[in-house]
Amino acid sequence: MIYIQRRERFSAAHQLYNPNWSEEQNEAVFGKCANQNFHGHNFEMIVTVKGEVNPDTGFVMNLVDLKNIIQGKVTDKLDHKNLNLDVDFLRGKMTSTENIAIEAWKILQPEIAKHGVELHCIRLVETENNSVEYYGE
Ligand SMILES: Nc1nc2c(c(=O)[nH]1)N=C([C@H](O)[C@H](O)COP(=O)(O)OP(=O)(O)OP(=O)(O)O)CN2
Repeated sequence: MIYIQRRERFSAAHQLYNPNWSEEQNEAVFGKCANQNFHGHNFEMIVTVKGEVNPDTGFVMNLVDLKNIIQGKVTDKLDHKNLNLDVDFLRGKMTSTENIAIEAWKILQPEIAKHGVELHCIRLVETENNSVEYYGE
């Protein structure tokens, strides 16, 4: 078993705000991230796929195919978007780094499986200091 990775980048705006809470509670929990006029991040999404090396190609999976899947199914839909307003697969969800990674997994896992390999991890970096890793459970 060997692991391969593809990094994609996207820039997006969002707001962390729970409409079921008071202004005070939102401010207490989310602080500046609750700003009603949104704020932005330059995200990095690192997708790790695992499998065996195909002796004919030397590849687990062609990284160009992986790039096209991630861009076409996920990051093109996030780049230069407002995550709270513009993205169908985030509608009604808190746009935390965790939830973005989980929703990306739901989309990417079946697409990657079509190539006879397995999605292992989605790492989503929101800031230099804040990131999440999701392994599908
Ligand atoms: N569990 C989570 N916590 C937080 C998330 C998140 O997605 N999941 N997101 C945020 C903010 O959107 C954002 O990350 C701002 O956080 P902040 O700590 O201010 O980010 P920086 O790394 O830029 O700040 P430093 O002071 O340099 O660490 C908050 N929490």
